[in-house]
Amino acid sequence: MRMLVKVGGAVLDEPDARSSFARSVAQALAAGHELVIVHGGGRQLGRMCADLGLVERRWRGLRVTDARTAEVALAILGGSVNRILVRALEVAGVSAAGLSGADGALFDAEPLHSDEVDLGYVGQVSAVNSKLLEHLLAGGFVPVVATVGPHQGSAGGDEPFLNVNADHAAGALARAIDADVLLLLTDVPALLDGKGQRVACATLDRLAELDREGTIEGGMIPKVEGALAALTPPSRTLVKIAPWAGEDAIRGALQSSVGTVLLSNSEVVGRG
Ligand SMILES: Nc1ncnc2c1ncn2[C@@H]1O[C@H](COP(=O)(O)OP(=O)(O)O)[C@@H](O)[C@H]1O
Ligand SMILES: CC(=O)N[C@@H](CCC(=O)OP(=O)(O)O)C(=O)O
Repeated sequence: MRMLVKVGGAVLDEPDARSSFARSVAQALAAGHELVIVHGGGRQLGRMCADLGLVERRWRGLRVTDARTAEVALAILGGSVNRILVRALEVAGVSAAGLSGADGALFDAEPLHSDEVDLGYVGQVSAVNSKLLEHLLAGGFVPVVATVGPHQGSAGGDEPFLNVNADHAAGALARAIDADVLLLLTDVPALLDGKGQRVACATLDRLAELDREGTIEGGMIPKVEGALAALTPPSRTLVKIAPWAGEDAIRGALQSSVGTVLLSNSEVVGRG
């Protein structure tokens, strides 16, 4: 099975959790799955920005990114967070290769606009070229993707890289590589409804309903938006929002009893 696994910065910030994640990847490979990893790093980026005196501002879960923050995002997400994760994977016996949007022209980004705030250098994936990913997968490497991407409109290549939310990028990449499963590992047991109960399974309609009710907030917003990008028909990808659960995270998430399964309506009709 071809799987895209997105892991957030909070998990990667703890050395023990990072090693457990790396072992869960090794376990999934041993079970015969093909994996692409997309990582976040919001916590690490936030820490560095605070050290530099840059004030954090969020809009619907997205970091408002000025030019200086975009520079720091490139260094932290594309640099330290990515390399440290690749190293942890290698230690766990996984051959891994770190990439940003620029590597092999993996993805271009375009500025994401909001009517309410100027998001600055926040991007969304505008084009994917999966050639290098496919080469790496065929060669037995796990691609590890940092979600900083070249600005599509930058003719001379000298505009700052755009800061793409990792959940958004995971959705776009899952679609581009036609993943069987998009796994969004996070720090909550699942998508929760207005009463704090786990939503075991949701269709696009149910997601729209939860959104209208204002149940989806903060960091869950880009996750659901990333899921929608992967699910919008025609798509055969199954999306699962599942809890970070140590070494068993990936195996556990593939079992239907944890997390939230998200399906496009047509799939539900197909299964009915
Ligand atoms: N309806 C919801 N269900 C679950 N979590 C939600 C919901 N609405 C908002 N959240 C928040 O979203 C957070 C997950 O987003 P985030 O912390 O950015 O995750 P990650 O670091 O894995 O990308 C949860 O910790 C929770 O506080
Ligand atoms: C635009 C935007 O919000 N970018 C994110 C990119 C990192 C990320 O998504 O990290 P987590 O998955 O750990 O939250 C940020 O700057 O925090």
